[in-house]
Amino acid sequence: MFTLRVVPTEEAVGLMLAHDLTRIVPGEGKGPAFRRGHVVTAADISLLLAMGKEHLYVWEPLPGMVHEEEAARRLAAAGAGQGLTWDSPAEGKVSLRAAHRGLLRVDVARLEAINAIGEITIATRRDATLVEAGTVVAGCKVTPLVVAEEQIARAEAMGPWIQVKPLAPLPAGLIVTGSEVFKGRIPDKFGPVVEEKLERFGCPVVYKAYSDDQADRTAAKIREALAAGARMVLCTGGMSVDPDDATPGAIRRAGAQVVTYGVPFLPGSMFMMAYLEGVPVMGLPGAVMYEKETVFDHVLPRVLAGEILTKQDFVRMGHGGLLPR
Ligand SMILES: Nc1nc2c(c(=O)[nH]1)N[C@H]1C(S)=C(S)[C@@H](COP(=O)(O)OP(=O)(O)OC[C@H]3O[C@@H](n4cnc5c(N)ncnc54)[C@H](O)[C@@H]3O)O[C@H]1N2
Ligand code: MOO
Repeated sequence: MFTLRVVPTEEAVGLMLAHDLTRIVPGEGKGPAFRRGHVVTAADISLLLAMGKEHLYVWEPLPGMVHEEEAARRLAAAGAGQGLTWDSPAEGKVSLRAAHRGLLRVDVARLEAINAIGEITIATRRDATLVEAGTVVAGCKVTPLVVAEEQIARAEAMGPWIQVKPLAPLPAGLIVTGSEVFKGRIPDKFGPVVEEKLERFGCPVVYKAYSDDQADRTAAKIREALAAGARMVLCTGGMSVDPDDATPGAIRRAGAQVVTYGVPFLPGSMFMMAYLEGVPVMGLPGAVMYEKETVFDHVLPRVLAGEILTKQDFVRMGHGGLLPR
């Protein structure tokens, strides 16, 4: 599978050392500066020359074959869209990392097509999730020590299959509904939860209002939020089936186009997504106040990544949409 070859050191970048190379510095020490199997990089050349190595024995895969490290590197480089960096190979694997906080998007169909090629294995984090800077989001590997170059070329030809989209904060409008809060019977516990989540994403609240369970009043406040410069409107409560649950009707009455009312996701299934003059308007059910993580935490990063969500996006959330408790 490999052949032994002598190459000038300056031409050895990317090739694999066939044996350990010893460095001796009087008074300092003696030991292997490079190990068998090390793939020579451009940064190694000056040290190799200083060690007196003008020629090297390298192992080279037979024509048409690629070493596991080179294969993993090529898979990572070809697969990475925007917002990614990659590590040096370790144990034959190359990890892709988020270059910044953002929304991870995986082209699942492409990923599956590549993993079906044969000896390529790529594992990723879940599509459409929030990732922090530096998070490992994918690992690329091939199974044998040397793999047919044709398999790698096929994967490369499919193009990028992963990206981390940057998030841009949006000025938000917040409308807290419910007669119990509007009439001062209980303190508002929902508004602060949403404000805290928005703050984490750097979204200023440019409009905040309370409404009772009158759809007309809530609808008017949604329009006021837009007029005040909100580029995302969040309405809390009143999302389920009681006679006083008027928020979905209010969002419609404001003139918004409803993408979905109800999402196959728990908690938060009574969520509504709508757009009014291009501005996302969301109806947040009671669970968003109560539960640590809900559908809202999965929709907000997508909105801030600039995605316009469709019914199909919500339909896809069912698989994996039951959060562990
Ligand atoms: N028979 C059914 N029961 C329930 C359904 C259903 O479809 N059929 N849906 C369930 C789901 S899912 C949720 S979530 C909850 C609540 O949904 P709502 O969005 O309608 O919540 P509300 O009725 O407005 O309030 C519920 C509860 O929370 C208190 N609340 C609401 N807003 C505030 C606030 N700003 N500050 C403090 N407390 C607030 C409110 O007083 C109620 O006690 O319904 C399930 N049930
Ligand atoms: O809409 Mo409820 O739990 O499914 O939040």
